[in-house]
Amino acid sequence: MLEKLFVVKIGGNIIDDDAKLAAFLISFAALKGKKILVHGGGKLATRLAEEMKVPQQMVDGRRITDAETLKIVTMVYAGYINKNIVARLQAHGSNAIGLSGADGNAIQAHKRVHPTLDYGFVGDVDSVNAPLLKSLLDQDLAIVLAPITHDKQGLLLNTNADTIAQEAAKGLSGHYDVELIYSFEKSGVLLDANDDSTVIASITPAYYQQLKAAQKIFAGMIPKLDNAFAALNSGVKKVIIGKAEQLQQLIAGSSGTTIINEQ
Ligand SMILES: Nc1ncnc2c1ncn2[C@@H]1O[C@H](COP(=O)(O)OP(=O)(O)O)[C@@H](O)[C@H]1O
Ligand SMILES: CC(=O)N[C@@H](CCC(=O)OP(=O)(O)O)C(=O)O
Repeated sequence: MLEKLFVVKIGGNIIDDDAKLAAFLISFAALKGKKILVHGGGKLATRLAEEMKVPQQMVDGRRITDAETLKIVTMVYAGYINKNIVARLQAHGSNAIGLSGADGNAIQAHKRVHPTLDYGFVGDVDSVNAPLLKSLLDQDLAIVLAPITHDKQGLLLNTNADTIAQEAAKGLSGHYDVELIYSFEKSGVLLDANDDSTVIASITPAYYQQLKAAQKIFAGMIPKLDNAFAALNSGVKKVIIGKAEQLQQLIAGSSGTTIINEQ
């Protein structure tokens, strides 16, 4: 039996709310065992870019990343947000190390090729350096991953943070029993996205398609669920979506939505 690894993604609305972020980081620091925290910070990047008069455009939950935007997202994700999270985990007694995909060649990617749309400097992941990540986890370091990757030719690339979490979970699934947790501001995947009391306990691919067709699942929840199913189909043992403030309950299985890959 393999050792357990928790890969936890924290949503952009939590990063943007200091009280919620503080509460989340206390419970993440208290989590026993091997752990990786993946963050984005899209909201802060958008605000900063707008202040700098760099117009922003999102397509299907992905940021069109021109050269100026790449500088901003690198500074925000791999700089301020990553280091702020690491420092706060240190304050809670959790020895953490923050990495972008370029550090230690942690996550290699290539610039997205699309037939009709130029996404700019957006990266699709090619490989995760599992031996490097495992060696850090073996030293009882908690790893904090920023969603900036590189192409090993000197180019930094912007990659969606839900995808980074999926790829890291998948990449380490040969070494650990991986549990992937997508935590955000809502209680799980909801039947009514505006009503936190309508949590769906579990979702199969067929139910997902049905809810998507009925437009009960939309926007950022679509790529999140696509990533969740992709993880389960690639060796990740368990995927849960739920509220960041309820990390313990999500792990205990008493809260959130469980993603199931059989029909
Ligand atoms: N059925 C649903 N249940 C919960 N959230 C949903 C649902 N459908 C769409 N959403 C939207 O998806 C968003 C989460 O996606 P996203 O913003 O990409 O996540 P994150 O905060 O992790 O980056 C929620 O804030 C919500 O507005
Ligand atoms: C290519 C791409 O879209 N990258 C994302 C990375 C950050 C992210 O995913 O942040 P959240 O989890 O807070 O949404 C972006 O720049 O918005």
